[in-house]
Amino acid sequence: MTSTRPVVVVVGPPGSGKTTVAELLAARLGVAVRDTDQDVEAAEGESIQDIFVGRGEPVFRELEAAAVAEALSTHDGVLALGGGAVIDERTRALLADHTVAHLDVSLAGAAARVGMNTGRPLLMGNIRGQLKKLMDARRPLYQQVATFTVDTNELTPDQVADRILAEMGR
Ligand SMILES: Nc1ncnc2c1ncn2[C@@H]1O[C@H](COP(=O)(O)OP(=O)(O)O)[C@@H](O)[C@H]1O
Ligand SMILES: O=C(O)C1=C[C@@H](OP(=O)(O)O)[C@@H](O)[C@H](O)C1
Ligand SMILES: [Mg+2]
Repeated sequence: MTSTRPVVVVVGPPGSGKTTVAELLAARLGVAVRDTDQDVEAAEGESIQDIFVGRGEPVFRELEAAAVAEALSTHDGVLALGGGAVIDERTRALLADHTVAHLDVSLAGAAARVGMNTGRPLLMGNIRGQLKKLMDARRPLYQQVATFTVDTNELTPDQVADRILAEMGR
């Protein structure tokens, strides 16, 4: 029996370009794109910001883990995860069975890309300090689930998509 699965799953820290690159990749491949952050917002009818503030991070993580599990088993295009999805052990176990592109970025690069965008509740206040903490804690987790890693620091989003396609042999 064959099951539906994403062509590729994109992981990495906030600002690594997952959402942007997943859209470009999907357009190139002529497949649909999905982003679990958007799935959670649509399912809850609430922004991620409001979920974090109103219900707290643990609730968001449960909603996120459910959205990831659902998308991994039903989506057959390109799938972008939120930066913290890999924290969940169940999600990491599911990813072992998939083609996973890890987008790497330096702390300075991620901080510059994220800018003052307040849509990411974990980065409110001290953006660079929070990003460093997240990136240090999660680096081994991204590496653990990655099929391959692309260093995005010197690349445009289009070039990142090119690299991913090359890694996939497409
Ligand atoms: N390779 C890149 N070079 C420069 N800017 C980028 C790159 N990838 C993404 N960006 C920009 O960085 C910001 C964050 O990108 P986004 O796709 O939302 O990242 P993520 O989903 O990983 O948090 C956006 O403004 C996007 O246009
Ligand atoms: O790193 C994180 O914990 C988060 C990253 C965000 O997604 P992006 O990585 O797409 O910004 C979003 O899921 C939420 O704000 C939490
Ligand atoms: Mg994103």
